[in-house]
Parts: sequence; structure tokens; C-alpha cells
Amino acid sequence: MVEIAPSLLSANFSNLQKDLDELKKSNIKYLHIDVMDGKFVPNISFGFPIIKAIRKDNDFVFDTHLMIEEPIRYIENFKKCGSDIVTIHYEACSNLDETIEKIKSFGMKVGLTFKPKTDINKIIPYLEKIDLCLIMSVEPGFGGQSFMEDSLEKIKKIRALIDEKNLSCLIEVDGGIKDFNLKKVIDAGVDLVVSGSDIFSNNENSISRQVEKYKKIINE
Ligand SMILES: O=C(CO)[C@@H](O)[C@H](O)COP(=O)(O)O
Ligand SMILES: [Fe+2]
Repeated sequence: MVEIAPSLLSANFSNLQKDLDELKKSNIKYLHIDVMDGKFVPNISFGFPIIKAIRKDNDFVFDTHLMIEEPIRYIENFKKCGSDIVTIHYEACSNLDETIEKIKSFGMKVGLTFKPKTDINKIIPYLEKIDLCLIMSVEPGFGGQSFMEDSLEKIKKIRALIDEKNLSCLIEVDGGIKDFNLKKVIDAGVDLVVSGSDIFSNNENSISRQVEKYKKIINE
């Protein structure tokens, strides 16, 4: 069953818990949390105090997507503020194996992702060592961008490899997902779908109605 991971980046920060309560009522399991440092990507989002604060009253799986240089420096902080999955960027780590091991040593699940221009073949050797492979379908840094169609081939390629080797690694897609392209990424083979602007700031539907729309498509 494909799961939806709404991206906090597009939530209403002046009344955050209201949006989170709506997700809870819609039985959302995962919350995608984008952390940006203004260096690895040209944008700054939020950090530990916010994550820690929302952890108190929310039991979503905290799927933290770290768009920060050398995330190995902060793994313990993410554990302390309540991350369940820590996804790191291939390009941001000078010692990727050590970073992966450190995340595991704190009992968290490891996700690995890469920028759209990075060669996917560099990621393949890690599929056996990670819990989640995140396919970026936009340049990381901002919500509300358009889906990059060539991501579909990447998803299919990773799906085939995971199935062939019978690995437990999940596939997540992130960026530009809307109700009208959801079916395509599902058919390509994802397990988890991140969606920010299309769920939190949809012109036609409230958060819960848009989640219902997604669920309908997933169950088709
Ligand atoms: O990691 C990122 C952007 O860097 C994403 O998680 C976005 O927050 C997704 O937003 P939409 O494209 O769905 O609006
Ligand atoms: Fe993200």
C-alpha cells in the first residue's frame, strides 16, 4: 500500500497544529520534514526546536529530509528531537558510509537521496545498506516546483533492482507531486509519496479532502 508523506514545508506555520490535526484525522502516517541549511541548498527552512515542538503532540513517522552539508555533525540532534527516518544527500557527505552507520547506531532508519543531475549509478551500491531511497523529482530547495518527468525512469530502475535482489529498501518520491501525476509515480513503483503544496495549499480542496483524493487514486 502506497503511503502519503505530506511535506511540512508547505504547512501554515502560523497555525501549524491545526494542519497537523487535519492530517491526523485523515489517518496520515508519515510527516515529511525538510531541513535546509542555506548552503547545500539556497534556502533555509527550520531546525531542531520546531521538530522537537511538533514531536510532543504528534505521532507521525518523522521522515526528515536533510538538505544540509555534512549531516554527520547533527545525527544525534535529530535523534534527540524525534526523527524516525533520516534521509541524507549523496552530494552532501564526504564520508557516506560513516554517516549511514551513525544514523543506524542511533536506532533510526536511513534514507539516501541525490540531486536530479547526479548519476543514479552512484546510488545503486548503497541500496543494500539503506532503508529508503528517495528520488528527487525537483531540484532540492523549494516547494511548489514542477515534477521532472525523467524521475519516472529512475523510479522504475530502482524498483527493478530492489525487486530483483529482494531488498527491503522503500522508494520515496519528492517534488512536484500533484493529484494529476500521482498515478504515474505509483505505476512506476514508489512506496511513499511526498506532497507539499498540493496538499497544504490546494486551490480547490481542504487538506483532508485532498488527502482523500490521493487515497482514492492510490486505491484505484
Ligand atoms: O524536499 C523538498 C524540496 O526541496 C520537498 O519535500 C518539497 O517540500 C515538496 O514540495 P512540493 O513540490 O510537493 O510542493
Ligand atoms: Fe523533501
